[in-house]
Amino acid sequence: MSKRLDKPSGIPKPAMKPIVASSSKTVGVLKAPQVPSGSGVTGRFPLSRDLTNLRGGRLKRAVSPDLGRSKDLNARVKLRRSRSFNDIRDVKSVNSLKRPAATLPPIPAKRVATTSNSVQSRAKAPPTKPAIGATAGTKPLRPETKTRPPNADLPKAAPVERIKPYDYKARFNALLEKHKILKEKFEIQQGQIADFENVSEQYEEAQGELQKTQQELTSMKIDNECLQKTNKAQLDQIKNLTNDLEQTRATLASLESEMLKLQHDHREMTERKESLEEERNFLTDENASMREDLEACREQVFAAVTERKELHNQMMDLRGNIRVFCRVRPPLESEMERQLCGWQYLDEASLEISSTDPKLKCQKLNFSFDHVFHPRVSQDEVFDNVSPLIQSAMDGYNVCIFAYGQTGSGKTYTMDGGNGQLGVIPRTVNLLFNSVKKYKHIGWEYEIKATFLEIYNEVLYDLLDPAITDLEIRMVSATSKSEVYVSNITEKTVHSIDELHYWIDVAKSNRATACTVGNERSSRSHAVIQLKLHGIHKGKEERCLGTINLVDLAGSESPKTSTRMEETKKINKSLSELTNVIIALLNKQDHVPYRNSKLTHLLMPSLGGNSKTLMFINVAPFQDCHAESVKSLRFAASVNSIKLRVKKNRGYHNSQIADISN
Ligand SMILES: Nc1ncnc2c1ncn2[C@@H]1O[C@H](COP(=O)(O)OP(=O)(O)OP(=O)(O)O)[C@@H](O)[C@H]1O
Repeated sequence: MSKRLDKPSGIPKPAMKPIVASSSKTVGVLKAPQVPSGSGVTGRFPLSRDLTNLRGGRLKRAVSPDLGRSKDLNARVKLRRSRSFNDIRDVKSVNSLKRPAATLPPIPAKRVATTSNSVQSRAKAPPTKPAIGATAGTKPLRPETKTRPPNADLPKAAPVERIKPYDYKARFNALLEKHKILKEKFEIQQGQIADFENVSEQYEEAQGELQKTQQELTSMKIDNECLQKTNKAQLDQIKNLTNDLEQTRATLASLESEMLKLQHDHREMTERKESLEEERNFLTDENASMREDLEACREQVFAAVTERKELHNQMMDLRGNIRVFCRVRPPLESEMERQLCGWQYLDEASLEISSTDPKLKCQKLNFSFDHVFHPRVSQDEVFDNVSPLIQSAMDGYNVCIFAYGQTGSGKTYTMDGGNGQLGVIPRTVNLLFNSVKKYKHIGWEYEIKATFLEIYNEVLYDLLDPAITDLEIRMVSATSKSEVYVSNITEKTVHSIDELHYWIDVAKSNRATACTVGNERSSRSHAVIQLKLHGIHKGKEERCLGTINLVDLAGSESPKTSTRMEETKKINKSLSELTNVIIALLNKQDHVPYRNSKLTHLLMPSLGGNSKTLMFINVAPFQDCHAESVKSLRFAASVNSIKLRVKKNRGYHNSQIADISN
């Protein structure tokens, strides 16, 4: 301290600006710079205390010579020092105040170039920025900031070492330090002012950004409305889609359950199919085996059928090629008054007739036939005895069935039927087609052709077309002695029972009938239905041709009772020729007079040689018919004795074979 310090007149005085920013934009209080550690100044600045201690006498000595010129000057110096001290103290006190909470967004501070690290770090700290919209300058600082005593929050400082008044060097250093601090504060405040100047720009930028943001906000609001509308539509759509989805799910669930059921069924069906396939394979094998057996059986059946045919026809031969059945009809209710003959039915094949007329000599006559049918025998029973002949026709024989008798004796009833009872002809048709069906199972195919002929007064008529009159009986060939056919006759190929019945009805409606003494609807012509049966067995290449002649003869009538003599004569003559032919056959005469009548000529193939003939002798039961009945019975009895062996129609004309093929 021996060396006197220099007057610090050359030290520039730091600018003392108020701590509180006067700018209208500045809000808040800046912190005073901290005293750097190690600067030699500890805690509170001792300078202020030193200045305080300079009051009184010692103050004068401490006054700079420049300042001590006058009292006023001293007083100003004192005041300036005091103010300077107060400033420092204010700075300290202000620095000790807590910074109010920022109400504005921070404004980036300009970097203050300072040499002190502490100041630099403080400058880096974001300055407090006033809130947007707040009126800077007009808005007062927080009341507590103003009313708070300056050193209220300052810690109690430890006593500071006092600088001797004469220690100018120390005082100078303290002032330097003070200057340095103030300088730093000044620089900071300059930076802050620069920052504040930027606030307007930032404000404008913020305004621009605000407008931009508002525009964007408006745009976004519009977009938002659009989006809300779109969203609503999409929500509706989503709702619909959700409903659809629910329905689809329900349908899917239903379909899944159905699918499961179907899968279950499928499995069952598959198992069933496999089972059936096994069964089918088994049955196929079985079938093949059975086919072989069937073929063998067919062979056996064919052989058996052939044998049966042979045996059947041998039996028929034994019974006689011409068989005679006698049938006595019952009296009708309208005929109860008429006197009957005496009838005795001795057995199945014999009867006895006696006259009951007291004027006539009572003579009992016995007749035997192949079968006798008394009046109560039904049509069924009669046909049971006829059907074997139909079987022979199927086997390839010519068959002729006719009814002979007095007018009114029951010929038409026997052949055609009456009173709802079917006769031989319709029953033959039924049996024929049933047999054809059965024969089909063993390989035989049949074709049936039918002709319907009427002989009236020795003239031939086509019962299917009465307008045709040029019918002639002709020989099939010159070599054939018995084969005949009728020229120009209508021949129908029939395929069913109904079809044949239809043509039979047509023929019946065209037949000539008239009233006679014995029958109010008497047949005055001979009606011949001829059925040709063409059989073929393709497997065995066998063929057969059979013929069935079903003849309903005109009734014989006594010329004494006849009202149409010429007609009766013709009828009786043809019947007489029939008996002559049969008697010639019976007597085995060389010449058989077939051609003496149209009837015998037509029936030539079916009466002699290769044929089987069945003759019904119909008789009326009445006494007034006794003579005619006896006549018929005698003729029938004589016919019955004719036994001709017939040969099967094994070979026939080529034209007939051609017919079968067609
Ligand atoms: N067995 C019978 N049972 C019941 N009625 C019968 C029998 N036979 C014939 N008749 C009846 O007697 C009547 C005369 O019979 P049917 O017409 O058959 O005689 P017919 O011999 O054909 O006569 P014609 O030669 O004149 O034609 C008919 O009314 C018929 O119904």
